Amino acid sequence: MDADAIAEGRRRWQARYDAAKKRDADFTTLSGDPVEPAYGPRPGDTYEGFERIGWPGEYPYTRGLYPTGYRGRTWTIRQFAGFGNAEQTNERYKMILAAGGGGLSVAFDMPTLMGRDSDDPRALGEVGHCGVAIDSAADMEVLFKDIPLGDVTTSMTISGPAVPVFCMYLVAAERQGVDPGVLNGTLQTDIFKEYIAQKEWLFEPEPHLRLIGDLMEHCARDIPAYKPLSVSGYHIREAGATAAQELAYTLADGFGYVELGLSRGLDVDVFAPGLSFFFDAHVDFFEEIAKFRAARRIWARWMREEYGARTDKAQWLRFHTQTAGVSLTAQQPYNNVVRTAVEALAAVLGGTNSLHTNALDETLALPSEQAAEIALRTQQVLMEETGVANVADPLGGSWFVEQLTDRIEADAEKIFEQIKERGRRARPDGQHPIGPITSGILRGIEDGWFTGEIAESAFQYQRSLEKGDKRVVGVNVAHGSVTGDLEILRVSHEVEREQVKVLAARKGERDEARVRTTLDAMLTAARDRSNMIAPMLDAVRAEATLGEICGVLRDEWGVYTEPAGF
Ligand SMILES: CC(C)(COP(=O)(O)OP(=O)(O)OC[C@H]1O[C@@H](n2cnc3c(N)ncnc32)[C@H](O)[C@@H]1OP(=O)(O)O)[C@@H](O)C(=O)NCCC(=O)NCCSC(=O)CCC(=O)O
Repeated sequence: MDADAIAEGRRRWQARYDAAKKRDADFTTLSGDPVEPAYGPRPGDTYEGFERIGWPGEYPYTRGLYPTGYRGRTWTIRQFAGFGNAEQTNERYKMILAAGGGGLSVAFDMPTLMGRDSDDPRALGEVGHCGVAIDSAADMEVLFKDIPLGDVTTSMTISGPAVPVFCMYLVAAERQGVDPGVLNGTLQTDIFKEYIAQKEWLFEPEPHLRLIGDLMEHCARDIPAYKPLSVSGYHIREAGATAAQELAYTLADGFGYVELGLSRGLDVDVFAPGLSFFFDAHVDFFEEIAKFRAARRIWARWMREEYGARTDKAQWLRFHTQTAGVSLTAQQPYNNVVRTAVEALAAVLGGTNSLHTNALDETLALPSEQAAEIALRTQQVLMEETGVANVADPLGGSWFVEQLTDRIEADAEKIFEQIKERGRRARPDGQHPIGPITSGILRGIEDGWFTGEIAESAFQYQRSLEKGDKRVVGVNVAHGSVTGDLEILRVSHEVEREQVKVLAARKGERDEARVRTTLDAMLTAARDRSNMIAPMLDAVRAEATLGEICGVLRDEWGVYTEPAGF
């Protein structure tokens, strides 16, 4: 790009920056020197390919979504939390909000994630262990007791039974007297990544995608600020994928949901802002920053060129980041604070919109209150002390970071081509029921291609670790330590007994006939292929449990079985 065009871009960005609202904060260095809100080539310099980098807040958004960067608003500190019963987790949420957490993020226990009630024999020993146990709308009410749902953005990490859990959240809002239409938050919902990596699926892909289509339709129409999908690379990466695989599989999944919305006749400019993303911040600092920058650029281009999105918001890739759980070590666990800080810094320099920092003890158990506080304070140290929120995309123009960004983007494009090719093989007639990328994803799930690719990357990494080419402090280098054992959080089995008792009491109090009628109406909607949200909401209002709702659908749709791969 020639110097005049660069200068013109700078003027355009500066005008937008000047017009935008900024935080009331000090934007100078620690020594008191002023810094610009964003930097670019020096006046008079040319820069080949600058249109791919650009200015913050401009297409293709490589440098962030806003002309102000974090001067307009800092990222959301959103700590993922949940354990025991709804009452205990409600206490932890109040602690997080009082300590400066900017939003909530619900972690559910394994039975809930699998759509089972706490009294299901398969739930034995798991209730309240890796998150909070939620059986019905009454639990959801307790979970958010004294937390006004209309004022706090809430993320719920659940995919298999996302839709019934979402209905419980809506009913909890109704019972607080909050109009569900004003709710703002995020539901994970991403079922592709369950088949690809995390493996907490319930049904076959086809009916499940239909249910997700119902949710997208409902939110686009009735809850405009709510984001019904958080397309997740985190679990793909944690399963062993490389940075480029994480990026490409996740964005491809995102394209799949865009195709789903379009196949339902929805307007891309209306529903696309409801798609958000969730990435891992691993420990390779620069590679991660490049990944985040490439993610925004690829998404914007595909949304504009492939899917016809016209508005900024429909082209924006907004994402939450969690630091890498797999990078934490049980050995010398205090070192995990350092790893997490470096990973969090990469997420911030990559322009994350929302961030969870892991606690130092998370490789051993759910975080203790003390470890959870250090994790949250880590974000505050970055935000308040280091000056990183003063300048948008401070690494833009770095030869290394720009070239890494280009390389990861090129690698991702190659993977998209492989996915498309699978779609062409799956549908040689060119008839794609949802869309070409979706056909490729479904074929890749069916024939175990994604899991095989991820397993191969995990294997390569493990080999290099065992050969000592890759090093991890306290694991294969620097073993000596004076650190003793940590006090870890243990969830008592009493929680399970208590939860089962409470569930039995609630079942005893409800109107059984109403439960049956509403569940039957939901089943009829499933058979008629009509939108299932309204009848599911009615069942939830009648206190039908998660296990009952998912049970009806399991009986109707069948459960998914993974193809065996060797
Ligand atoms: C979009 C995100 C990513 C973030 O939403 P947030 O509300 O926090 O932030 P946001 O949308 O970026 O910002 C809030 C509002 O401020 C505006 N805003 C932001 N920055 C601005 C700026 N500089 N200038 C002007 N406006 C700005 C935004 O446009 C938005 O307004 P408008 O709304 O008006 O536009 C959302 O989807 C989210 O919260 N995701 C979290 C997902 C999560 O927690 N997942 C946990 C998974 S945990 C998991 O899976 C566990 C893994 C494991 O351990 O097993």
